[in-house]
Amino acid sequence: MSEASVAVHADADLLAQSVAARLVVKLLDAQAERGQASVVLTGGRIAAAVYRAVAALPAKDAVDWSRVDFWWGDERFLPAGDPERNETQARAALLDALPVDPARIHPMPASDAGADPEEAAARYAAELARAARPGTAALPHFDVLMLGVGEDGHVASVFPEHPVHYESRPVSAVRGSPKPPPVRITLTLPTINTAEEVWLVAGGADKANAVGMALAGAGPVQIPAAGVQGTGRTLWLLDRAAAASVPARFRSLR
Ligand SMILES: O=C(O)[C@H](O)[C@@H](O)[C@H](O)[C@H](O)COP(=O)(O)O
Repeated sequence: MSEASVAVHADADLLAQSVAARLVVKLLDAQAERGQASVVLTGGRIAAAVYRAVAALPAKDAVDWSRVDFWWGDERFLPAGDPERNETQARAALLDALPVDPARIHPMPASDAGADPEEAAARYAAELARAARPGTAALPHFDVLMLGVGEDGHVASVFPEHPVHYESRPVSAVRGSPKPPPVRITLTLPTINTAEEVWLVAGGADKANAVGMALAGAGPVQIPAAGVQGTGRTLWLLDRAAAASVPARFRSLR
């Protein structure tokens, strides 16, 4: 488990540009080391800005996108192609513009795929298990997993005080989400925490309280972002407004 580090950017636009550049370099490094790379995507406004920034970055062409696996940390349980799906957003902002291998894109099931949310979560867990390296846990290696942070401290679709905290399976259905839509699918915190690097990306003053509480050591049931730790690195990528309440011990990095 890794100690968190914090990087603060002047504004949300620079934050998105910086995360995009980091992502390209991280994928290049993973491909140099392992011949392939994997990234776990998320949803929300800052994620969309990062995807657009990657698509606009000339250095993205250095990545062999046909050897990148794309997974999702959470999904809104809506019909395929719905503009509110995190998959739809990522395809439109990034994946459609890249020479990806369609077999390496692993969206979470849509609500019209013939399964209820619980069965859809089980199907995604099975897809993860099929990609797991032999002899390891039932999950593939994730080089980098990106998360947005909600104003209430949620990450992926793990919300404060929600029963999803007590789910022992790697992927969970979520009903009664306080953020619309109410039905979702999410990786659980223990699954998220198997990633080598986890990046928590947050911009805007409305995130400052949750970010500050998470870094101050709040409990993960109250502030789910506080329960996130990559195996090699936990990186908080913030703009100045979101960083307003970061505890002093992280401020040397600002
Ligand atoms: O499906 C979703 O909505 C997300 O995966 C969610 O966890 C999101 O990342 C945060 O709510 C931050 O979203 P914003 O960047 O829009 O604030």
